[in-house]
Amino acid sequence: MTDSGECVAIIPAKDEAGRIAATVAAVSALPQVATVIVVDDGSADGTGALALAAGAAVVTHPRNRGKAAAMTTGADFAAEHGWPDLPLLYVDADLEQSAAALGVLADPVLAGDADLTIAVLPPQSTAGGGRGFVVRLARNGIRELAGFETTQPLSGMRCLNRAAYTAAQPFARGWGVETAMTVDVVRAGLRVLEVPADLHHRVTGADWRGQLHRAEQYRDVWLALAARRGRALAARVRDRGGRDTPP
Ligand SMILES: O=c1ccn([C@@H]2O[C@H](COP(=O)(O)OP(=O)(O)O[C@H]3O[C@H](CO)[C@@H](O)[C@H](O)[C@H]3O)[C@@H](O)[C@H]2O)c(=O)[nH]1
Ligand SMILES: O=C(O)[C@H](O)COP(=O)(O)O
Repeated sequence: MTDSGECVAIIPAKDEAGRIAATVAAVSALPQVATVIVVDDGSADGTGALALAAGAAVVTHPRNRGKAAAMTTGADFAAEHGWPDLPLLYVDADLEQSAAALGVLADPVLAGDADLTIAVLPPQSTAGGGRGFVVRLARNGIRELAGFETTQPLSGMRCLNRAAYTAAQPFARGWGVETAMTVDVVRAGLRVLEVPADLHHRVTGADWRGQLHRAEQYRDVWLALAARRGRALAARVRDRGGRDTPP
């Protein structure tokens, strides 16, 4: 760990033994990063030990709890270990050396020009196996609920200050976390910025595992949006009740 930077990097990781060391090394070398926390989300392949050997602080979920829970665990750990106020830089574990490009996400937040930045990735070297169903669901939902246009609504590489983090609490579960975070932060009146970043990750394929993964993503994004539609409706009803109540 180093202590010279200005944000805390949090890497949720499930069975990332092949990639975690390179990702931790690249993130640790970023001048904007004060410390790197890996949340081992119930891995069975030694991910946690490899992250520790690579110099990260490691928190472990004894059982798998999903990406959103790992993100919350990382933020809680940062707050409890001396970094309650620093912006958080969320990083997927599979970026390897390309994580060196993440500084562009931290800079606008550290400069006070954005409350939440979201990485927009270039075309990846391997073609993905999806048809855009999950991406469209998330993009349309964010537009409907927050009036905000996104290029890559599912992108998990994000930097956010503590005001944006608070606005996004509690995180939506599982794979709904990014979509819900964008909606919640925009609706709180905070500034969200998509930033191109030269990142390369493991692309989800077209085999049955990939399609099962997409089905889970679709379910979680749908549930996150449904919960926010419910909240928006309740707020409208409350507002109307307030207006109709005589002084
Ligand atoms: O139960 C899990 C599953 C995954 N991860 C980690 O979460 C990150 C993202 O997982 P990955 O399988 O690489 O996700 P993708 O299929 O690439 O999902 C895309 O879409 C997701 C939202 O659906 C975002 O969270 C991702 O950042 C984005 O890359 C990785 O570090 C994983 O190790 C966990 O911590 N817990
Ligand atoms: O591969 C992807 O980009 C995600 O798994 C989302 O899949 P989609 O193509 O169904 O939106």
